[in-house]
Amino acid sequence: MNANLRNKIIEAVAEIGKINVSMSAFERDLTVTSEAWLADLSEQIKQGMETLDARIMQSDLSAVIEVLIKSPPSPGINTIVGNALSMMLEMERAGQKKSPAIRRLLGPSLAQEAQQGDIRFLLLNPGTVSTRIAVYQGLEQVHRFEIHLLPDEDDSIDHRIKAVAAHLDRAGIPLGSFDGIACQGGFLKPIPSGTYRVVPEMVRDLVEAPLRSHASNMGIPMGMELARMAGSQKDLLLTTTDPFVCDELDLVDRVTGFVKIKRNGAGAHYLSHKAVWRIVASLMNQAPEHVNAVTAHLGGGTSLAAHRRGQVTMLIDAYSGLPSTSRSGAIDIDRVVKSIKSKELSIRDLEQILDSRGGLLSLVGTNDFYAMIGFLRQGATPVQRKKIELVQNFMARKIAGGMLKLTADGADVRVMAITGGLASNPDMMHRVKQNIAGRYPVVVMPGYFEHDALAAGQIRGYYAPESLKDYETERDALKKRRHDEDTLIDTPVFKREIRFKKKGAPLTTLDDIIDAAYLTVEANYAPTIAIVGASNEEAIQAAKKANEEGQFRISKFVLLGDFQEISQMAYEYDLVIDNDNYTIIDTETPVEEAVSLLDQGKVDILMKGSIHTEDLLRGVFKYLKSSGLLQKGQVMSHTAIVDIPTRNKLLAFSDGALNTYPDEQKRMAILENALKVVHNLNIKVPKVAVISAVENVNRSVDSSMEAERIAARFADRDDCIVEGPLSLDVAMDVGIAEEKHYTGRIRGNADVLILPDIDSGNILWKTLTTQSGAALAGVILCGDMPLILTSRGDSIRSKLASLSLAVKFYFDLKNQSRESS
Ligand SMILES: Nc1ncnc2c1ncn2[C@@H]1O[C@H](COP(=O)(O)OP(=O)(O)O)[C@@H](O)[C@H]1O
Ligand SMILES: CCCC(=O)OP(=O)(O)O
Repeated sequence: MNANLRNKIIEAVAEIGKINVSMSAFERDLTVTSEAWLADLSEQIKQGMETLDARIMQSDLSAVIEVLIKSPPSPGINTIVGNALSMMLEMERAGQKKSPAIRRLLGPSLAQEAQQGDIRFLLLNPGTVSTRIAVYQGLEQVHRFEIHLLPDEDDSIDHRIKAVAAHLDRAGIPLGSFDGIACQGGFLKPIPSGTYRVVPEMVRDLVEAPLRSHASNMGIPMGMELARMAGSQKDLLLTTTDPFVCDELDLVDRVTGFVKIKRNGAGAHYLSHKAVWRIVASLMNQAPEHVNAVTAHLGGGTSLAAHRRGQVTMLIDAYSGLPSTSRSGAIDIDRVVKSIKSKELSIRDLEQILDSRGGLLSLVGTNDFYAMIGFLRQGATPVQRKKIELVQNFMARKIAGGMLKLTADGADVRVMAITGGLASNPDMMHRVKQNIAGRYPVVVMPGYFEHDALAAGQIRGYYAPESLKDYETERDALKKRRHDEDTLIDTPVFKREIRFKKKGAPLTTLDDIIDAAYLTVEANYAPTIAIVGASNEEAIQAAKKANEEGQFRISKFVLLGDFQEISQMAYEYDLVIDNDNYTIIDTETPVEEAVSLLDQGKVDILMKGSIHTEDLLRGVFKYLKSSGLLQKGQVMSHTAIVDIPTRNKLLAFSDGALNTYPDEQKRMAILENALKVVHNLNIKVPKVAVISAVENVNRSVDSSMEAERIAARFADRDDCIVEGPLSLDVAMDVGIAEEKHYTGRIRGNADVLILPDIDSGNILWKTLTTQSGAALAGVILCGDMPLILTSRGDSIRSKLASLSLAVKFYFDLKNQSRESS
């Protein structure tokens, strides 16, 4: 490097170093002095405003803020700005001027108009155990009351309306004296933020299909009814502002790591977030739209919002976000899945933990933060103190972490603000601020601004009705926008996701079977399946899925039966008869036609459609017999493969569909068929449990004796482990097998269950699919030939998996016989 240039750089770096050292010394001094000044101010506020020249102090604070927010941000400056803004707000709230927050929300000219005018309105805010009401005259709250429900009182909208009407009557406030009602909005359909005129469509959305159940859903119906009760005297203006369902998220924040789950903005305390952001911007003397901010609402529920260019573009919602007083917030999902699988948790437990039994309640046994602090001061043992300390640090770190996460878009965030009940606790706020470490100014705004915001919305609507938004228009426009975004998120990039498994690795889910069939078809050719009696909606749906838009092909299809009926059904299900992927053959004798096509090699596999199972099996049986394809001792049987959510591998069982009360000989043939199917799933030495009611041979239980004999007949085989008798729990549950001291090799880990008869097989089938969320694929083996049979109750995924199972089986057998010849 040129020596001159190098020296210049060294000199410049030394200068910067000097500036940094003097800046940080200056900043340290400034921070210490300003903290002393703010502490002094705070003390004076506590002692009463009369000892303080509020006007002078406020203008000093404003001047400090104005200079510092223009300075290059640094931890010291950020700390001072945050503290000074908090102090300014505290002074205003303690000052003589009425309703400072409403004034800031309305802006000076509208606030003045309202102060001089005579608007009088009611505010309604229904909560879980009470209805909070307030009466405003101009800007001022002239009456407020919380109407509590008694513990055994019925909680209905009607009841609450009567209670409000009775209270107003007692207080001598006639309904007819109001110009309007400001209602808490509740879980309407998603809409952009703003103040809306209340319309009947809102009641429909709240009552017919609310996004969530929440006490606030009663606000609008209550307001409408109270307005109707007052209606004979005058028309009231009904408004709602920034309900929990405002949705302004940017597209990036809508995406999750799983394509089917998309986020939206619903589920946060928007009334609070928007109000706090506007108030802070106004304290900074800036237009809110120019102030990028992060706000935290820390009340009973907790939510965090990122404000960018006037919209909440990123969000941590109240349900799957941070831990709060009684909600767990997001928990590591793999731990949750493990807990569900190990039965430590049920889905219902999880719902409760997410909604009402998690968070502080789960960690310390109360959802009252205040009570926890009280207990810390008196009553807690040293170890309990340590635990409470830990929980406080945990909550503080989560809150700060969440707030910092909402700066991850790289925007120029000017300020952070914290509000809600928890913001009233200085120690907690100190902990949160320590974690934020001066990266941003943090304004603490204890208590709630929701009523101020609802009131400001009503006042604005009254004096500037053109500012009121139309619910249906905004709702429908947002729905359309979200739909277009969803289409983008859903756009396929690779034609279909294929998870390549190592060759020969066991298939452990139904999706593995579908993928394996696809790969087999790619490596060979698309086989042709004949649907016998194709005017059948299950079969048509499965056929459509197996050749989805020509993107993911498992098979071609020949549809046998009445042309008219099949084409009608194909039309209904958008199945295009292109005479390549799908061809119709018009026939009155579909079974004979199918068998003939099979014989001529024009189709490869048969699938049952609308004809009776016995008719198809009879025809196939006759054909296989006459063509020598069914050897002596071979039987037709059904093998089901189930994907059970709580298991980490597939389970096969037989026969729950075809053989009613098979004798011992037949059951051994059934077992052989099941073995063929599971070997085809790359399970090299499957563990086969011959099921009975007991795991020991019992002379009064026939199936136990038969199971012992069957197991003995397979004892020498090295391609399977067959044991019997086994009860279902010993075959399926490792813990129970241990508990019952079962000494065999299966011990709760069976791959195949051979059931005594069709009743037990079918009961197992229906129990698994209806009660455990299991999905099932099935195949009938006729000798070595697979036959597809799906049932009406099967899901589309099940149908596709059944079809895939048969196709994979077909090719594997074909390739095996080619290799051996
Ligand atoms: N001054 C305070 N100090 C500590 N905790 C408080 C204080 N005020 C409220 N809290 C706590 O904040 C949490 C939220 O309470 P609250 O604001 O009443 O809930 P909600 O949002 O349901 O109205 C509660 O756990 C409460 O104990
Ligand atoms: C979307 C917020 C719903 C909620 O958390 O309400 P609370 O704070 O009233 O529990």
